[in-house]
Amino acid sequence: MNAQIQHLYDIAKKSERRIIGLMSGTSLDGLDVALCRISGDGPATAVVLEQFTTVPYDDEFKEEIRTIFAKRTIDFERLCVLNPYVGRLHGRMISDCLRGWNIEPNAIDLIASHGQTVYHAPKSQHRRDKFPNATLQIGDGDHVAATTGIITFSDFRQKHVALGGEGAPLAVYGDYFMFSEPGENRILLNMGGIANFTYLPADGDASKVFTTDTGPGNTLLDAYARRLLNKPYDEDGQLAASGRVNTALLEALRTNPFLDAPFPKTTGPEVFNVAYVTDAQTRSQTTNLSSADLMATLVQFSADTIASAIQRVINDTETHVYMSGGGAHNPMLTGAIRKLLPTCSFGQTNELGINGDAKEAVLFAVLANESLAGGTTSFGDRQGVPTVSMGKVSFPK
Ligand SMILES: Nc1ncnc2c1ncn2[C@@H]1O[C@H](COP(=O)(O)OP(=O)(O)OP(=O)(O)O)[C@@H](O)[C@H]1O
Ligand SMILES: CC(=O)N[C@H]1[C@@H]2OC[C@@H](O2)[C@@H](O)[C@@H]1O[C@H](C)C(=O)O
Repeated sequence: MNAQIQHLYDIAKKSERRIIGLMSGTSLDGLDVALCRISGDGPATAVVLEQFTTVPYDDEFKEEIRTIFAKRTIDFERLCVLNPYVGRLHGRMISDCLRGWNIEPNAIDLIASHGQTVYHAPKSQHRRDKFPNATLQIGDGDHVAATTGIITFSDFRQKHVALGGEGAPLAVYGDYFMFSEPGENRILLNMGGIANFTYLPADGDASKVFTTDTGPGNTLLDAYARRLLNKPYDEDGQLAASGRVNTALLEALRTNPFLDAPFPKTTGPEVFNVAYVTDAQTRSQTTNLSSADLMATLVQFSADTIASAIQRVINDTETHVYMSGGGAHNPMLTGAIRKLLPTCSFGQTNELGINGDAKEAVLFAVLANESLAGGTTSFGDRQGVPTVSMGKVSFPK
């Protein structure tokens, strides 16, 4: 037997594994690195988050990615060279983290690498009958494994697509395994560039567990913070707080087939971007809105789409919403959502033992753990939640 297969087999038999989960999201702020100690599998999964950090991307790298990110037309050579480059960069970032934490690479069992989404095209968006749902993440796992010397699972979304899903949201698996609580209806709401949520019913029935994207989280806010403030984001919603919501623009922003489509559904900055806002401004004759009013309206747009999607699922039943992702730090956004969901109580995933900024990176560690040591939990035949083992294996040599 190949010694590396034997090594993987030995890891699979362990009662506890140390897995580094990685997430690099649509906000392009940096690489989230979560070192997890995981035991069990499925609903018996137990996670201790030993270390967490976000390694920031420098401006040059962000600009490189932006030249190909969520764009229909790109320089193909740049995509080709960025694929290994991102893998090596992420590998080096992990090695630096391990040095900083004083942990030897051989003390880590696995890396679970999401990579960088560069294009997301579910069928509802590309509308080409003969093609399936599609999504593309770069940062090849072989390069992560070779750079770190650690076995790496990567490219998790393709299996989800192969079994009929849209490749996202995958959060449902980790949310159900880690955060289901008998007796409490829960919504796990993550507000990154794009917002999504998982519904966990009080009776713990996996076949009722539900997940969907809702539309923009911070992606439009960040795009306009870069344009209007020359900053990566509107810190604590300060600019938005000084403006007033423009109802004509809000109405125009709400007019989009994605927002009316049934659940589950997914989207990305391919749809919700500056061109989307510019078009809505033209249609609503609000092109000369002040920066503050524009930002206030965009915050309300995110809040409205998030709250109305949650309302469609919970239907005014008492529900506890646990927020995570960068948007949970924006008081304008969270305040607007709270107002729109009067039957909900609100908290942060931190209260459930997992730092909300780390949640998505932890998710990929849980998915790798499941592929190696679990993979048996059935979610029934609900669309969007196939029962799967996800990720491809890369050995260091
Ligand atoms: N103090 C703050 N005030 C306002 N916004 C904030 C604050 N802190 C973080 N954010 C927002 O959170 C964003 C980062 O969020 P996060 O890291 O969850 O996104 P992501 O993981 O890249 O996205 P996705 O989940 O869509 O892939 C920032 O770009 C910013 O918009
Ligand atoms: C294609 C893709 O990368 N989608 C991301 C993105 O960021 C948030 C939202 O859109 C979500 O659907 C997904 O990520 C999380 C981790 C998920 O799959 O649950």
